Parts: sequence; structure tokens; C-alpha cells
Amino acid sequence: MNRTAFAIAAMIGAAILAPTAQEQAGQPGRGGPGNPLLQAFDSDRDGVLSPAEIDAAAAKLREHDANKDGRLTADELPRGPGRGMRGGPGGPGEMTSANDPGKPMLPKDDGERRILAALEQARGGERYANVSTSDGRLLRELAESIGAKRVVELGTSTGESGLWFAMALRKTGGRLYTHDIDPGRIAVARENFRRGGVDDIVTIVEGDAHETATRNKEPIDLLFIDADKEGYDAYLRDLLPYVRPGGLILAHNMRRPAPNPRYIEAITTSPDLDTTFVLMDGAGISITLKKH
Ligand SMILES: C[S@@+](CC[C@H](N)C(=O)[O-])C[C@H]1O[C@@H](n2cnc3c(N)ncnc32)[C@H](O)[C@@H]1O
Repeated sequence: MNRTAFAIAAMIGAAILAPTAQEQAGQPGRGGPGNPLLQAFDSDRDGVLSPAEIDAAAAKLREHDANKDGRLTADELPRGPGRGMRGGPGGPGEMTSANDPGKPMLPKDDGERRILAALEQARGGERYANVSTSDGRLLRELAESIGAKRVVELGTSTGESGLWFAMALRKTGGRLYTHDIDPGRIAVARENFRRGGVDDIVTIVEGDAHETATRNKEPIDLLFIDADKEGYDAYLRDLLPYVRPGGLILAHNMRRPAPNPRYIEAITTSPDLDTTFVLMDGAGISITLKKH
């Protein structure tokens, strides 16, 4: 590995393996046996990073590149109490599929296994600005926890968020209505829903959602806004009357790309709505409860 590559690897390693409070409080820290870079990359535990271990560091970092695009994004990097690689693979505090929100949850049955396999395949294709794994896990849990029967999604893309919703809807006996303007992405989404075994509970609506979504006249349990950002406030205005009291309005990209300020104002100032912002270390999601 050349010097530049090592410097990048070291910076990334330092960023994801920042000292714990324990280390800051005087426990072993940088330069000592508790040094996070040593913990992550010093395979033979001799307290020194050898040239071979330095070379191997890049490969270890690449293991986190879930979508194999050659880059590491925040949702691919380990996070949480153990900060991922602390203690090395398999060591104490390492995030696994079981406890890392950035990784798919463990499937509970064959249906979930099939959906997760479809998601993994979808993540290997064009990603556009699809939800991250942590985003998707949250969408699914929120939909399932409110027993959503009718989920309306604006912005299907290739169907990743739709697959997460479908996982919830399999349990609730509900249905997803998902709208997109792009026929190419819709074709991929259709195939992904088929592959995930959920095409029977998904209705794809092709066209400009500013027009197609207003055809909805049924109560909505959960509305997910993830299409054109400048249109978020119009979508809210048009569909809020159909969201049932106690229903949820979720919106993606509340941090990046820059959110629509009219939408933020609408969801944070209305006395009928309560909003919180989550997963803001990634794209960011707003969770808005329609109270009345
Ligand atoms: C960020 S992607 C959606 C990602 C998807 N929700 C996911 O996480 O898998 C945004 C999508 O909105 C669609 N879109 C943009 N403007 C639209 C409009 N006016 N009507 C319908 N879809 C639109 C785009 O074609 C694109 O597929």
C-alpha cells in the first residue's frame, strides 16, 4: 500500500475507532496497548504495525464496503458501543448482524430470508439514493409496530425501501402502494419485488406522483416521502388529510441532500403533528406522528 493509501486508511481507522470514554478517562489509549489502530490492525498483538499488517489494513477496511462500490459510507462503517473492529474481528464489542443496525437483521423465517436476499442483490446494483440498511430496518419496524395495512411510498426507485416495508406488511397483512416516474427504475423494482416474493402485496404506480398519489382516497397508515425533494411540502399537503390519526409520515433525506425548508417548517410547526429526526449521521429521516 502506498503512503497516501495508508494515510487514508489510518484516518478512516482513527475516525471509526475514536477513543472510548474509558480511554479518555485514563485507561490505555493512543500509543498504548489500547490504541484503536493497534487493536484493529495489529493481528499478531506485538504492539507494532508491521508492513504486512499495514498492507492488510486496507483489505480489512474494504470488508466493510457492503455494496462493493470501492467507497466506505457512514452506514457501511461499524458503529455503536464497540465501534466495530475494536478488539479485532470476533473480539469484544465487534458489531455483528445481530447487533449492528447497519447490517441486515437476522431473518426470522423463510419469507424474511428471501426478502433480505433480494435486498442484498438490489444493493449490488445501481443504488441511486436508496435507503441505507439502518434506514430500512427502521422503516420496517415502524410500519410493523403501528400494524400498518396501507403504506404509500413516493419514490420507489429500485425497490429497496419497498422491500423493507414489504417485510413489515407480510406480518400485518397490509399492502404497499409505491409511486415512481422512472420506467427503468420501476422495471428493476418489479424484478426485485418478484425476487423477494412480495410482488403480490405491492402495487407499483408509474407516473408523476404529484398527480398519481392524489388519486388516493383511502386512509393511509404510513406515508413515506422519498421522491423529488422540492415537492415534499406539496406531497404532505395533498396526502396528510388521508393519513389516519395515529398514522406516521416519514421522509427521507432530512440531512442530505439538503432538505426542503418548507417541508421542515410544515412538520415542525403544525399543532397536529409531532416530529423527530433520526439517523442524522446518514441521510436522515423525519418521523412525524399525525396526532388528531
Ligand atoms: C431517492 S429515490 C427513492 C429511493 C427509494 N425510496 C429507496 O430507498 O429504495 C427517488 C425516486 O423518486 C423518483 N421521482 C422523482 N420525482 C418524482 C415524481 N415527480 N414522481 C414520482 N417519482 C419521482 C425518482 O425516479 C427516484 O426513483
